Amino acid sequence: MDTQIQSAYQEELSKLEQVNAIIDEQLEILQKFPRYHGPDVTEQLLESHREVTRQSLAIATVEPYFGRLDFQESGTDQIKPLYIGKTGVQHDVAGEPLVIDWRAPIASLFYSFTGGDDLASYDSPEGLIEGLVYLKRNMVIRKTILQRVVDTYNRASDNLAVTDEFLLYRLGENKDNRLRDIVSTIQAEQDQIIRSAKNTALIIQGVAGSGKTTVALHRLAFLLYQYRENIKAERMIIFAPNSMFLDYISGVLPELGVGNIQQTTFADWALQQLEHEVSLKDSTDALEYWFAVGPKRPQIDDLAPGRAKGSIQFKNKLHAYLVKYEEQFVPSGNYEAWSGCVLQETMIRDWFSTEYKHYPLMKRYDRVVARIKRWLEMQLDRAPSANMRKELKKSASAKLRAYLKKWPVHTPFTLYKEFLGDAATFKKKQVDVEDLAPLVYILAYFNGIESSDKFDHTVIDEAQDFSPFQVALLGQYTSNQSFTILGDLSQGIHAYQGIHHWDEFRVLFPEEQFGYYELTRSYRSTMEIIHYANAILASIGSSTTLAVPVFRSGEPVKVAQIAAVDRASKLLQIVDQLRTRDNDTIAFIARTAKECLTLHAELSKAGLEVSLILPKNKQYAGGISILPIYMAKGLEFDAVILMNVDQANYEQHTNDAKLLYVGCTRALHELIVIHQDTPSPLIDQIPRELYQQLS
Ligand SMILES: Nc1ncnc2c1ncn2[C@@H]1O[C@H](COP(=O)(O)OP(=O)(O)OP(=O)(O)O)[C@@H](O)[C@H]1O
Repeated sequence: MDTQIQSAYQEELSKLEQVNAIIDEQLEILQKFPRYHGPDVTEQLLESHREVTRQSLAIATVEPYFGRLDFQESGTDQIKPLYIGKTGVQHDVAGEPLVIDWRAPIASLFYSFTGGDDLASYDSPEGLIEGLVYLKRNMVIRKTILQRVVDTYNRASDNLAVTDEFLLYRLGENKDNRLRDIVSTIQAEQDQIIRSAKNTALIIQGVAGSGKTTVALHRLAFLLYQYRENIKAERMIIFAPNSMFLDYISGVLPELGVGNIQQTTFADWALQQLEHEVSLKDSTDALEYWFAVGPKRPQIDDLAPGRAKGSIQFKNKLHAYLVKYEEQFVPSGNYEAWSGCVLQETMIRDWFSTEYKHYPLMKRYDRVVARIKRWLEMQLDRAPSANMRKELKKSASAKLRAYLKKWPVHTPFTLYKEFLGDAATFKKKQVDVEDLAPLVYILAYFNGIESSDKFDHTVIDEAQDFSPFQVALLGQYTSNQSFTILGDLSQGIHAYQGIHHWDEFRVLFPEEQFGYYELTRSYRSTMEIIHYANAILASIGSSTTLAVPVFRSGEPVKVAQIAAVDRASKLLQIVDQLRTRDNDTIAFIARTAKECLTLHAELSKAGLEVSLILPKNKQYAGGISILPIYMAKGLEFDAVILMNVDQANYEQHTNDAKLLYVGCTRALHELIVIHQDTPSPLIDQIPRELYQQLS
């Protein structure tokens, strides 16, 4: 260790001891403080404040901070060392913050500063603050032990360039079965997104591994910090493609000290709104249908049900139908309670269309019926005798029942069926996923959406697979267009339902409340893997921006032909080699679920402990997995073995290229591509220098 590094390490070591001692002391005092459960509101508030501090300190005891920035604000002569951590810690005595929360305005300097002599600045509530950065230091602290100190900028030294050394160190680490927070290495382009104002709909187009999911989760943590008076975690929601993906990302928010955010899939959310009036057809069948190969390959165009029913044209058609339905809602004819006692249709219509106009349809209906009943009571009160009243009431009630029967009675499902007419082919109220947005739309039209039911912020992950109708619907359920919508068109493998261009969503939002960002740097995979994956996209003349890898080099991509006979033993050898190079999570990715089942049987028989991941799975356990490519989206593994990359499986076809691209970019450190017979043309044309052929 050279002396400069050594003295930096010593300096930080003693600082850490100091900070740890203060945190321990504060936590001990708070832990001893009796919990308040009584009725006094002020005491309750104080207790909830203490609880928040307790939780923050508990996070800080493990890793109090990860960075230090020495900053001299212009106009002052003091260079202040600022320590930045996952949560802020106040110094009880000095009144100065001991550790600054990474979300605080001043902490943004740590992320936005990219070196150089010039003044740095950040936005504070008081306006723009400028000054000079003297030192930017990254630290790794694990369980209160200082493990690593890396200076990425030091004004006093000759080398003024900020290097990626610390980032590369982080990226080179192995992954377990959970996505992690990135607070210590958020990059400037990611930070800009994370700190975007609340009331904007952000669309983030990011190449595979650019940190979209991670950034969206950090944005939630930022919004909760920045707008803590106005928004609540319980009223924020994340939509993700499947339950297993939700399980995979479930660690990040607690690591950031954020709990209680709703996390769901669009289908689960919609079914819950509909109070399970309908159920969903088994998605396994649909997925196998859309991802079938050979003669069973489906025709995918704008007439595919997902595209058609997900379009804004379809929504407009449904809307027009609902408007008409509402116009014709009041039945023709008067209500005659008894001979000569008539409530005119015009009066009923007037109540419905004018007086209760501001209510949603079903509430108007309820109000009008209540009004008719009140009218009837008033008429009955005029009856000359109690007996007469009783008589009249009997017949009036029967007539009222008959009259009310003339009013339409529909649930969202029954009306939707009528709307579709002959095109409705539902068995046992089982619907496809593309029917859910129209059904919830009808429900919202019927009942309206209470403002208390609206989300403060909505995140849509893998949004390229959402339809414009789904996003427009969620727009109705989200206050102030506060959205983070993220995805990658190059990974749009569900072409039968997803979008082809972000403009399909853009038009749904007012221009002034809309923001579009592109992330092109890929942090997940090594350069070798990214170059190989990019070559697949290039072969189909993809117009999307290709991923730029960070400069992290690893093993070459390997391609091997393995015949069906003796396949298991060869694959076992590959797994062994991968393990000797410290790859912990390894995935076999195949094209269809059927292939996965066969492979699982073969490998299990050969003694390999391997878990099969199919659409119904809710958890991802790590270790060695086998999964179809469409389930692999959003996940990552230390090493990926792409199976059966044969001509028959992956043709020279945009959708197949996207599938392969998704498969390749799941790998962090190593990628092995296997074919049985003739290789897919998509990999066959890749320049030889981009991979190594295994014999
Ligand atoms: N600034 C960063 N510092 C360290 N690691 C990062 C950074 N940004 C992203 N990563 C890592 O890169 C990987 C990919 O991140 P993430 O899954 O969020 O990307 P994504 O864009 O959603 O990917 P995909 O579209 O392929 O699903 C993760 O392992 C994440 O921790």
